[in-house]
Amino acid sequence: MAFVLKIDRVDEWWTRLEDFRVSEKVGFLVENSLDLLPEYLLPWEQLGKKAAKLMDAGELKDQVEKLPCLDYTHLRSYEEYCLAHSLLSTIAHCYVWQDRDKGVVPEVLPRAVAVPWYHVSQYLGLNPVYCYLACMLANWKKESEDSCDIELICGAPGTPHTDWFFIVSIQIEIDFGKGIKDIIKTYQALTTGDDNGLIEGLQGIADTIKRMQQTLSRMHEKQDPWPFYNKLRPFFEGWGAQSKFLPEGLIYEGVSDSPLQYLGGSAAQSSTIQTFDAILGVKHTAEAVPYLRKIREYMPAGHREFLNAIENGPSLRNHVRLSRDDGVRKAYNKCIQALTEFRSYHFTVTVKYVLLQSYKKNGKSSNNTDAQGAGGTYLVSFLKSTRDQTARCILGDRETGQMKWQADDMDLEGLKMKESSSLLHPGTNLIVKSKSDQEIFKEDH
Ligand code: HEM
Repeated sequence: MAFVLKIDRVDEWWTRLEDFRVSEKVGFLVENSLDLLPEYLLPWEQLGKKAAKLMDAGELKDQVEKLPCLDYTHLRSYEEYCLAHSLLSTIAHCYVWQDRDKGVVPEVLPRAVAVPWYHVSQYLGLNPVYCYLACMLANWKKESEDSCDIELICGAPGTPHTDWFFIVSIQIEIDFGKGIKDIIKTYQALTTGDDNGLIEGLQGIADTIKRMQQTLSRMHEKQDPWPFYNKLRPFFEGWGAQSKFLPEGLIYEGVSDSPLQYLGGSAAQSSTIQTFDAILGVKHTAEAVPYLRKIREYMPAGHREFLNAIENGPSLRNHVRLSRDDGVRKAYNKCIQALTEFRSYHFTVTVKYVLLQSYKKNGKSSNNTDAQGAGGTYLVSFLKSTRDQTARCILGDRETGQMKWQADDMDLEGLKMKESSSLLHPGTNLIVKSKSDQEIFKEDH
């Protein structure tokens, strides 16, 4: 049984959010996430919750070998499927990567994990691999609705030194959720021709993106780059052509006799930023689009359909272009500015947590695949291109045709991004200014 959308008409998608599994309170997060499975499936729950610690102690593989083959149809609700996905994904990745440092990586995933993981993933419309739903969307709980403390259900390797990455990412999803009402307001106003409502909605969207960036900046408070890069990132890795250890893929025993290939987990699989792209009509380059499309296969089916529905619904950008109201254009441009700035800031975070760590560990070698990003993207050129394509969406003045940033946003100075941020190592200027990673590496040698 797979997750089936109840929706047949998507013209007014903003009136049907729950059909897409989008919550008006917490956005793409699983609203009533669970941390308990039905008693019959207790072995998954017990092993999943301690898998990271067992992996660190080198004891997880033995436990997996002893795991009974359980029937996934005992799962009763969407929320239980999400929790099961999170637990089985954690168990599977800990199993595959436990002895990676010794160069020992299994080519076959045992049936007791492979079969239910595959079916649970099918139900959710996901690939059976550790993805953003497993680590973030379904992996959180709060004491109460008002509580600020986010707890993780399933810790990952490096816990507690890597937990902050999850907490910040989940908080960014919560920030997005708080802005859902403005997205609804924007589209209601768009379809009723209410320009004042449209300006208010767009202002709310811009504020949401700024709030998300503010939260992203908190990554530096408690997330040390070393455990992020050396413990978490290897654990996120998938299998297939981009993999050093499993280039052929992984055999899922009881599912397929030939190896299956999947990308690893990445916060790029968050639907939040692609939602803003779809709403604002941001178009990416021919080089970036295949990856951005591909990672939709790693989003739950409802969220993927949600992005399709926005893209096939009324065009906000066309409406703004034709609008005679300068306030509408200004409000739209503020959203573009905020999204450009988010991407610009995210880029500096990536330099600190990935590129510089990679250089420390491997040197600036041209074979440095770590600098490619989790999905094998050429990290620098890719992230620069998504940012630059966003910046290009600024709409010019109707009268003069001139493009300009809003004067009241003093933190954004023209198209100059904060590339000189103190987060950047002096040597990274070269990286930032270059056209592609490969060119940088060639120049360096
Ligand atoms: C330590 C924190 C982070 C690091 C080191 C990081 C790193 C990266 C890297 C290397 C990529 C390239 C593509 C890939 O590897 O999949 C990427 C893409 C991306 N990341 Fe992050 N990321 C971080 C946090 C986040 C968070 C919290 C979000 C939440 C929204 C996010 C959203 C994205 C998006 C949407 C992309 C796709 C590119 C785009 O649309 O501009 N990242 N990130």
